[in-house]
Amino acid sequence: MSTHHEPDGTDTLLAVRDLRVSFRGKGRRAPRTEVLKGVGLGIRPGETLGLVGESGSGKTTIGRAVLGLVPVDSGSITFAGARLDGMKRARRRALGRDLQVIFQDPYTSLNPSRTVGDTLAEPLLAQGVRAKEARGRVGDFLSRVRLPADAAARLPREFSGGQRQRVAIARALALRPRLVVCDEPVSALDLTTQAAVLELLLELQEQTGVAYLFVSHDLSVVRYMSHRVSVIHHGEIVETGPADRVTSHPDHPYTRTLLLSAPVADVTRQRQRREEAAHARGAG
Ligand SMILES: Nc1ncnc2c1ncn2[C@@H]1O[C@H](COP(=O)(O)OP(=O)(O)OP(=O)(O)O)[C@@H](O)[C@H]1O
Repeated sequence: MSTHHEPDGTDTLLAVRDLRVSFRGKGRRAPRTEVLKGVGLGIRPGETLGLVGESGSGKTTIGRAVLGLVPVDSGSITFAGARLDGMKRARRRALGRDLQVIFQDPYTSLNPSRTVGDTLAEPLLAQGVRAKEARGRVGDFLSRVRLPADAAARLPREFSGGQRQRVAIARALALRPRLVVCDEPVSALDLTTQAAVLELLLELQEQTGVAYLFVSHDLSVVRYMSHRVSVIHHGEIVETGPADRVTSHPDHPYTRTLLLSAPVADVTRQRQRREEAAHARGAG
């Protein structure tokens, strides 16, 4: 299987083609701004596609468009062979079990007045799972995301940010989805907690074969998590390829800039990078 081309045909789980999205500016006469300018990407079953780009480049908008949360101007979004764009709400809800999301902020993504157990059981009950079985499955999810069994009886405010994100992950994976949009899932967490949550996502992918659209501004996180990486710049995908290649030998000048501006833990390496960046600017 070649990883150098966009997935196409039967082994594609998600195919986004020539996607255009624009937003109206503030004020009645304000012109519309095109935020996605013909974006294309594809994800195979079980694969992680990393989507990286600087703030405001349109990463979140792609995820939101896939989830049906923003209207699209043109282009197509096909998931498991069905066109999602323009799909009626009820049909989309039926598909919802196959397509889930983990947001950046674990403090706002959980209902503060519901126990963790209720939050996790809700999608199961909505799918017709019986209460007793739902309780059993909630206990199973909690142990898989390494939360104690008594977590079910507690409210979100009784947990740390990292623990809340584990709850959000358990909720997203409860219905055994085929694709999870992970929108900056670890950006709000400290470094140690980030590493543990990333490991958990990888482990769950190995166990379940779920695919991820992994959105992040952090190149090192994206490299670690992804099979392939797409780089977005001002609403356009400028480069897509295997994660190792794109993050070590990028083709596009913008990816090289992104790479040189990414902070690294090693200060010597960081200084070297800064010098390389200055040199590149001087040469360009
Ligand atoms: N609902 C909206 N209404 C108007 N403008 C929007 C809306 N959502 C996003 N935008 C604009 O679209 C552009 C892309 O935003 P988006 O959130 O997709 O970027 P991003 O790459 O995810 O950035 P960040 O890393 O900062 O989250 C930004 O200029 C943003 O202001």
